[in-house]
Amino acid sequence: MASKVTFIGAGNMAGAIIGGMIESGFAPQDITATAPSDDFLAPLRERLGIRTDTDNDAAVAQSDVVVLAVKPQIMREVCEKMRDAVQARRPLIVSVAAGLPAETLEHWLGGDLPLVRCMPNTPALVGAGAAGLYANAKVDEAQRRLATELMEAVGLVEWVEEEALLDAVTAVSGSAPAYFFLMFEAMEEAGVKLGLPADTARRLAMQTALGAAKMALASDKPPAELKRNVMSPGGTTERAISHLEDAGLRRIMEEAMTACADRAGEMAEELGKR
Ligand SMILES: NC(=O)c1ccc[n+]([C@@H]2O[C@H](COP(=O)([O-])OP(=O)(O)OC[C@H]3O[C@@H](n4cnc5c(N)ncnc54)[C@H](O)[C@@H]3O)[C@@H](O)[C@H]2O)c1
Ligand code: PRO
Repeated sequence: MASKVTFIGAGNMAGAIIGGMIESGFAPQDITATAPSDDFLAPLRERLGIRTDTDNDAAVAQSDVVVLAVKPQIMREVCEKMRDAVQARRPLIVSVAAGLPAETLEHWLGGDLPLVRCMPNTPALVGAGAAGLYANAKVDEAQRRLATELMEAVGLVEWVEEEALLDAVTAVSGSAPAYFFLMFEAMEEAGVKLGLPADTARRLAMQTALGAAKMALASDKPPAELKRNVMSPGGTTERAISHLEDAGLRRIMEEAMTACADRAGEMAEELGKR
């Protein structure tokens, strides 16, 4: 029998993962999403044909996997309220919340539970997500495979053996779609200043990012070599790349990603107190 998966929280991230799961063949009737109000749930139910519930305990009571997908700020309250239902059912718990440590989540849910912490990203919505996963010691091989299957339905899965590395995953992929969206904004604005219509600049920039990523993934050459292949000596790309290097793009990325990972650590301190 197929595993029954419940998403506690039906927002951006849950919607992205559920959309991808259905796209990749998961049966909608095996998926449940919860939220406090049906106003949130009705569009998902109508669009995707999944089950929905405004009662977390009732949904947990029928689940093999419970995905925690509410904001980290309300996670404690949500977990503590459904503790009895979770302990009665003992499903695999998968948390997608940034920052919150596995041990803390497990404690809020009553303890002694198999728990996978996952840091996904929103391109899961189009089947092109990237997620880092960490399992606590109570997760068995079958549950590891199940968590892999769930997240592979929406993209790439990389397991990390140390939980602290999920903060690095947050910096490299969890938050990173926003870095590229910022880049698209900047490229569009610069393209317009150079005379292109905004939508032309936007489409060209996005298609180029897609092409560059596809090409790099398909190639056995490192990005540095692919970059060199675009740079004719004394040409246009060399001038642009020199400018980016001189302006400190590498340092800026390192600082931004360190700030991102540090924030994940701070959130664990602020919100993860047991
Ligand atoms: N958005 C991202 O890019 C991203 C990426 C990786 C991880 N995450 C993590 O995913 C989680 C959800 O983020 P999001 O962006 O989807 O937030 P969101 O605000 O879009 O969704 C949260 C959902 O939780 C629901 N909710 C609130 N109280 C609830 C309750 N008591 N019971 C059930 N549901 C309840 C809300 O109705 C909403 O549907 C966060 O923990 C975040 O750290 C988000
Ligand atoms: N979005 C969430 C945040 O900004 C977690 C990673 C991506 O906190």
